[in-house]
Amino acid sequence: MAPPELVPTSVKTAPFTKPATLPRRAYVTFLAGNGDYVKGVVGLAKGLRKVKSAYPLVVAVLPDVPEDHRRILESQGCIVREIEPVYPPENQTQFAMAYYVINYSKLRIWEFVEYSKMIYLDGDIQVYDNIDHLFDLAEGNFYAVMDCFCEKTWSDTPQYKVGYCQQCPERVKWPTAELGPPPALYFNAGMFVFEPNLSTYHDLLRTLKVTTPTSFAEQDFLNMYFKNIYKPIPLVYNLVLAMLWRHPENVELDKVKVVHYCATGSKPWRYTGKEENMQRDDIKMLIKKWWDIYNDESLDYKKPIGSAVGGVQAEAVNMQPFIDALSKAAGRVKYVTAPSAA
Ligand SMILES: O=c1ccn([C@@H]2O[C@H](COP(=O)(O)OP(=O)(O)O[C@H]3O[C@H](CO)[C@H](O)[C@H](O)[C@H]3O)[C@@H](O)[C@H]2O)c(=O)[nH]1
Ligand SMILES: O[C@H]1[C@H](O)[C@@H](O)[C@H](O)[C@@H](O)[C@H]1O
Ligand SMILES: [Mn+2]
Repeated sequence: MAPPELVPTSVKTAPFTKPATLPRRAYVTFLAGNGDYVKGVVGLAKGLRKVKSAYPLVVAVLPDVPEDHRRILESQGCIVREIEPVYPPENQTQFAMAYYVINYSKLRIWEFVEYSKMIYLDGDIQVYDNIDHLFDLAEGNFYAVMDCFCEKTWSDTPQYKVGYCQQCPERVKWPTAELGPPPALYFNAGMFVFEPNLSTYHDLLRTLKVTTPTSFAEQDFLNMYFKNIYKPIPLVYNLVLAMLWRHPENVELDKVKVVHYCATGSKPWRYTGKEENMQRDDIKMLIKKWWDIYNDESLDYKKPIGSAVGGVQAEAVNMQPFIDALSKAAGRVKYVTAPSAA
């Protein structure tokens, strides 16, 4: 099924009237541990600045993110918000990657109700074009990009076993006779547009408690939970790298706005080029593009003068030179004191 056309709903404002408050919108990402994913988040903050996004980046951090990493993020203009971990029910499931278990904590972002709409982006995502218009999509839906089932990480699933992928449903048809109706459309949970909401948040956590974990952890869970309101958006909003070799006919690389470095060996800050497909020219080009942003000092956050944006206290201004100058002048100038009211 082709993804629907992206038609942002128009913002209806009367001529010459300004909205009383700014729309409560932000990007949000997730950070766990003291490892190197912090580099991904710094890269993302700089990427959003490069494309002149109008909205801040909130980083939902687990308690195990060290203080120095939080300071780095704040110095890059991020809003750091600590969240409590969320654990799935006990189970025997093997996740596709053992560390996926921490991703259930992502459910906490539904609690960020000071924002009416947010765009979630994984830390291994980079934004190469402005996507602020996605905030204007109609309310009441869950927007994300359809995933691909062709990589080995999917080898335990019926889709992979029969060779079926929703990206090319005609290539190998879903065997309805043996397996019943084809699976519902399935999104990659590295990028999605959602609306924080406390009743949804509590319901998500309640539902999780009675849901058996499966190999793609919270990604499977979110797919199940939001299946009735899921609306696919074009893959330019989350290019899962495997699409480049699995479905090249679906990709127009020069139109891609958001790249998700999720294929094995493709995290730019860990790239060695040794894993399968990592010597492709398009991959090497995308790795270089990520590093160009990460290393670009002109994209470092510059605090607006006199403000405390990004959770960072504005540095105290050194008043001593003014005090010194005033005391010198006081020796020469006569004070004009205000007449007493008495
Ligand atoms: O040590 C870690 C590991 C992960 N993360 C955070 O968790 C996110 C998800 O991890 P990966 O990006 O490595 O995972 P994948 O992209 O391979 O995984 C996909 O499947 C996962 C299933 O749990 C999630 O849904 C994830 O969002 C989706 O893109 C990272 O981007 C990062 O934001 C950390 O902060 N530290
Ligand atoms: O969560 C996974 C992960 O990102 C894998 O690297 C990729 O093969 C997927 O398709 C995705 O769903
Ligand atoms: Mn990812």
